[in-house]
Amino acid sequence: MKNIAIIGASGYTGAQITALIQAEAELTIQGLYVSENSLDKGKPLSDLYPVYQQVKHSLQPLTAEAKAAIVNEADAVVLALEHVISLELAAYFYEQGLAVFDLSGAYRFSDPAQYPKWYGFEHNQLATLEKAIYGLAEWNAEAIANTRMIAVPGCYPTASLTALKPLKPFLTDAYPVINAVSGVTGAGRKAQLHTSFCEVSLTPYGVLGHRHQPEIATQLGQEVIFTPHLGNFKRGILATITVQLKPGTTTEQISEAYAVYDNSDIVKVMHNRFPKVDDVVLTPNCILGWKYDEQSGYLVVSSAIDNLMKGAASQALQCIKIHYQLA
Ligand SMILES: NC(=O)C1=CN([C@@H]2O[C@H](COP(=O)(O)OP(=O)(O)OC[C@H]3O[C@@H](n4cnc5c(N)ncnc54)[C@H](OP(=O)(O)O)[C@@H]3O)[C@@H](O)[C@H]2O)C=CC1
Ligand SMILES: CC(=O)N[C@@H](CCC(=O)OP(=O)(O)O)C(=O)O
Repeated sequence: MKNIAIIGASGYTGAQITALIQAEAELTIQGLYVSENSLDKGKPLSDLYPVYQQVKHSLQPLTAEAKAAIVNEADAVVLALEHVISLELAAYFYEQGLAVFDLSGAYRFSDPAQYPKWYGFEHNQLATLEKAIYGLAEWNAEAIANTRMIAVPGCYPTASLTALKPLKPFLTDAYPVINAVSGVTGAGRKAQLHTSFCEVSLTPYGVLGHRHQPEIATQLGQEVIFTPHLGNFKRGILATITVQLKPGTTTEQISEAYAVYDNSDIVKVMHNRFPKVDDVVLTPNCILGWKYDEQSGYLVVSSAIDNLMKGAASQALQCIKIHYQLA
């Protein structure tokens, strides 16, 4: 039995992973935490989210005493926090000997020079950063099993990399072009004008400057063009990727490359059929659909995930299970 503390548990990803952990026979919840001055401290999580009524824990303020109790009682922490808050807390708990599953982007780049540009802070926890590995569950299982500091990937990178990594041997210098649409929960729970009901209308954002572009490029080992869009739905991401492959690449070779997911319970691959967001919402799954034109060498692949599940919470749970070798 592994005892897990969840920090940032009142947020969208924190509440989601709390519900997932609650349902696991071999995991227990050490506690659910919010900031010291949170308006939600003391409230049962199920008051905020009646849909998670099976969770009986209340939200506790993350005081110095609470941190000490986590270190004494928990095996691992899940951090579902803003990047800059995770930066400090991940290093603190890692140094205390706990396993850290960080949903933020604070440890996803191994190169500290990336953080001022993409996250607006200097990375000041270099010893912990050196230990961190990227928790793309289908591709990094060995590192996830052997490391206590796991940077769970971003939602768009999860959708994009799951589609693109099998194609790596066939890529040329031509940049894959990724157009992705996310539901509004991708922006988190706190009130912001651009995510309010009357403001949301399908539109691109972060054009040629979103922090997930370098995350995808680093993990793929190939530059990409990445354009996210905000859509007027709650959950889910659909990333549609267009890429020209090496001359002579055959449809059969691509089928063989995607066979890497044949034994996966989570990634499903379809040829000449395409997924819808609703096919994956509230599930841990990623559904890929691809079509290839041998003559032009162009391939189009769509990748659908639930941003709060495979894009965050259920991928973190995959990492926890791989790390602790749970079924
Ligand atoms: N939403 C998504 O689809 C995805 C999000 N992520 C990443 O996951 C992380 C969490 O995102 P999300 O769940 O959307 O965020 P939310 O804004 O919904 O939740 C943030 C949580 O952090 C808590 N919090 C804020 N400050 C502190 C603090 N100092 N100490 C303890 N708790 C604190 C908040 O509660 P309170 O303010 O009341 O204290 C709240 O529980 C982010 O880094 C995000 O980038 C990753 C993949 C997908
Ligand atoms: C719709 C929306 O706003 N989505 C978020 C991505 C959420 C996520 O996965 O991101 P990180 O963990 O990398 O922050 C954004 O574009 O910033």
